[in-house]
Amino acid sequence: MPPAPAAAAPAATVIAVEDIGLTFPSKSGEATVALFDVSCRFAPGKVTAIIGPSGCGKSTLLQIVRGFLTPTRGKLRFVRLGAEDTAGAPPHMATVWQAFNLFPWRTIIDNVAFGLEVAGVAKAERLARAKKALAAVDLSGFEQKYPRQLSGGMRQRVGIARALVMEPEVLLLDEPFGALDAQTRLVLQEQLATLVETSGTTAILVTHSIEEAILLADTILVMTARPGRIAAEIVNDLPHPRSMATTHDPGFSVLFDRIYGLLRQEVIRAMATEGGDA
Ligand SMILES: Nc1ncnc2c1ncn2[C@@H]1O[C@H](COP(=O)(O)OP(=O)(O)OP(=O)(O)O)[C@@H](O)[C@H]1O
Repeated sequence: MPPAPAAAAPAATVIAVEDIGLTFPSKSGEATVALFDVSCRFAPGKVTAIIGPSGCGKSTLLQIVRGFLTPTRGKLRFVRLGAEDTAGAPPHMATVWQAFNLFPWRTIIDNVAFGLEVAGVAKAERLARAKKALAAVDLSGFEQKYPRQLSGGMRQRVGIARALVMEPEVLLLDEPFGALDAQTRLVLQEQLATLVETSGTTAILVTHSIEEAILLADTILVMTARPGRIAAEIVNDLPHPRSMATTHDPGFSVLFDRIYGLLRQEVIRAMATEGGDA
């Protein structure tokens, strides 16, 4: 993929998650403690991956950061970096979901331009920006097609373009490639690695894939089984640009083994809990 259309303005907001807990109430049966005492920081201009067993609260954490869920305890703070760090407003965010969620009746360019339309951007400008965003994900020439005419991988690239067109300071990616076949996923992981590297956007990626986390992230947060806590924060210093060739770097295996070691015990714990619930 060529570089992102318009590199986001230098992101300078740290997202600080402080002792956050979230319990989902239940009318019948037990409430679900999804997150417990979670503290972490998402650094500007960096990619942070969140990895953990199924049901450990990864998406819940992402939705708290996005402002869609309110924690039952703890605080979410946005710290503007400057001469003196100050509390700031939430940065501008956009999300790429696992489900493509495209409007089937709209052309690809109109799907990408939708958010700009809602924001009241004039037609000529929104179409120009959508065209650029589509070029950034290698989909020039597909502007007038409809979602049904595109493969799954292409539709997910439309999903990424739809987020990029908003020029977010922070890009949230919730299992963006979870619904794709293994080969398409590999190619898109590599392309997304290039895209985030060249755009300098802050990104938070929820994933089940250790490989994807290492390929894309500067920091990897490994979560425990539910109730989710941060088991480890791992700094990934592998050189950029990263591609599938990075998987042959000896440092890759070291990181992979460390993350897998942490995850394995948590996945076993999660499976035992699920078994107990059944
Ligand atoms: N709206 C809700 N109401 C009640 N419980 C919920 C709700 N949303 C999530 N949960 C529960 O909270 C826990 C954490 O869910 P969450 O989706 O954040 O986990 P996850 O780590 O993203 O899972 P997965 O990897 O399977 O997508 C799970 O036990 C889930 O069933």
